[in-house]
Amino acid sequence: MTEHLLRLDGVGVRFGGLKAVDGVSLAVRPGERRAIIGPNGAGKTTLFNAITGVVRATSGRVTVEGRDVTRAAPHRRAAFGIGRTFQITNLFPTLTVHQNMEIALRGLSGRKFSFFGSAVLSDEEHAAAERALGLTRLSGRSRALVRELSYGEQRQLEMAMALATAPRLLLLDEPAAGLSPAERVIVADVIRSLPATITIVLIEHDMDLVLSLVDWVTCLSNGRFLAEGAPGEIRQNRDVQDVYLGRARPHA
Ligand SMILES: Nc1ncnc2c1ncn2[C@@H]1O[C@H](COP(=O)(O)OP(=O)(O)OP(=O)(O)O)[C@@H](O)[C@H]1O
Repeated sequence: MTEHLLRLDGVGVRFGGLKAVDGVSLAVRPGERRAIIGPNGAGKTTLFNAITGVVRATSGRVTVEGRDVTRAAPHRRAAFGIGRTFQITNLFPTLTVHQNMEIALRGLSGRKFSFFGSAVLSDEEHAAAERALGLTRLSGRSRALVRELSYGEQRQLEMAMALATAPRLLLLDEPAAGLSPAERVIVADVIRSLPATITIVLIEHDMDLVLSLVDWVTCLSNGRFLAEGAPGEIRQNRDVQDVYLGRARPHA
C-alpha cells in the first residue's frame, strides 16, 4: 500500500507566459482532510485542474495511489478514483435530482441524456445513487427538479454526483461559496460525516470553516507553495496573514 494517496512533485502549469502553478509539491495521506487556501489567483483551481486532468501539468508529476496520472485523460483519472465538484454549479436545472445522478453515473453529457431520454440504471448503480444521496442528505429528493432545489441543496447534489462513482479522492472546489450560514452548517456536516475511506482535498476561503473541517492546510500564493500546517498554525502564520491582507513584508 502506498503511503500517500495523492502526491504532487514540482507541479507547474503555464498559460503562455503566466505560471499559474509554479513547482508545487505536496503529499496527502489516505483518509486525510486537506484544505488548499490562498488569495484570489493563487492557483488553487488550476492545481485541482492539473490533478483531475482538466489541464495538463506542464512540469512535475501527479501521483494517485502510487500511479503516475500526470498525462492521463480526465475520464481515466475518474476511473482511477478521482471525483470532484466545481466552483460554479455544473447541474442540469430542468432535470430531476435522479436524472442528474444518472448523468453522473453514466458519464453522459446533458445533451446526450436528453437525446436518449433516460439512462436506466442497473440495480447496483441505483444503489450507488441512493447511497450518495444519503451521504449528502438528499434522500427523498430524487424526484425534485434541480431548479426547485435551494442553492445549498444544489451544492449537496454536486457532491452526491461526485460521490456516485465511489471516488477514493474527492476534490471540492469552494463547497460553501455563496451559501447562507444555515446552508453552510449543513454542507460542513455533510463533509465532516463522509467516510474516512474517502480522502478529501478542498479549496475554501472561509478560515473558520476550514478550521472546523480539515487536518492540514496548504497555502499557495502566486502559484507557489507558501506554507503548510495544522489549521491553528496556519491561522497564526505571518506569511499567510500577509498574503491575505495584501501586505508585503520586508525580507530579514
Ligand atoms: N485557462 C486559463 N488561461 C489563462 N490563464 C488562466 C487560466 N486559468 C487560470 N488562469 C490564470 O491563472 C492564475 C491562477 O488562477 P486560479 O483560478 O487557479 O486561481 P485561484 O487560486 O483558484 O483563484 P480564485 O480564488 O479567485 O478562484 C490566475 O492569474 C488566472 O487568471
